Amino acid sequence: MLIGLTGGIGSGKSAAADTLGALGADLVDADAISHALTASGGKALPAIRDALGDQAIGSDGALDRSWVRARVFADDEARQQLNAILHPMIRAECEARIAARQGLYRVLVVPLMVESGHWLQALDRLLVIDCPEATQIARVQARSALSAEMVHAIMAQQATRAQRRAAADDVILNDGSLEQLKAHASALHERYTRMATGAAR
Ligand SMILES: CC(C)(COP(=O)(O)OP(=O)(O)OC[C@H]1O[C@@H](n2cnc3c(N)ncnc32)[C@H](O)[C@@H]1O)[C@@H](O)C(=O)NCCC(=O)NCCS
Ligand SMILES: Nc1ncnc2c1ncn2[C@@H]1O[C@H](COP(=O)(O)OP(=O)(O)OP(=O)(O)O)[C@@H](O)[C@H]1O
Repeated sequence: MLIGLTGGIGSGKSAAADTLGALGADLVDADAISHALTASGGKALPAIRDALGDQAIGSDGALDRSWVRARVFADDEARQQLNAILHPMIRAECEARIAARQGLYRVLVVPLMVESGHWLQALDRLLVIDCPEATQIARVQARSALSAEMVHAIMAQQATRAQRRAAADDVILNDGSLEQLKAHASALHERYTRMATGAAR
């Protein structure tokens, strides 16, 4: 059984996925794959350098995430170029990892799942982590040095809460404490485990 997990920036996808993973779900995380592809020596770096220029690569040989972020969220063409390089590589790696997992159920964490539509047909269920936009902005700012304007610019390139909720089979409204999020995710784990066991019979 394959569960898609998505949500806007800072909504709590990783926190929800970590809970499901700790309880035994097999996780495949597109953001982590994207980071590996753009770490020093990463497979995507030559094409990104060709498209965006030498400044896209920092002195440590990895993607200069801050420079690239500022560039691509201010310039549609640059963002489309970056997406066109990274998204097919991320998808191929996700597919390979999903195929290699043998667990009772797998969870594929993809931030832009509703936006791209790419995975939706392959999923048994879509779980959306939802939270008010002001909370998304506050959480992202609390964990990074991004300006509120930058978080707005990123959110402007993402689906709305309503669009995500309309595509969802399950929704966790993550507007309370981390403990509440974990409790909600644990309840869903029980449900997914029952569904996966039933599907296997
Ligand atoms: C622009 C980059 C360099 C900024 O790096 P940074 O370390 O600040 O962010 P990180 O990669 O951890 O992503 C954080 C969040 O930003 C949002 N986001 C990232 N890229 C995009 C995008 N192209 N469009 C819309 N939202 C995006 C997502 O919510 C994501 O979870 C980086 O996000 C990137 O390479 N993006 C292109 C690949 C991509 O689409 N990744 C997200 C889906 S796997
Ligand atoms: N209910 C909550 N209460 C307090 N803090 C939270 C809650 N949910 C998430 N956080 C915190 O908010 C930040 C964003 O959460 P998380 O990284 O799980 O979101 P994400 O959707 O994976 O973000 P991104 O799209 O940026 O990768 C983290 O620092 C996390 O610990």
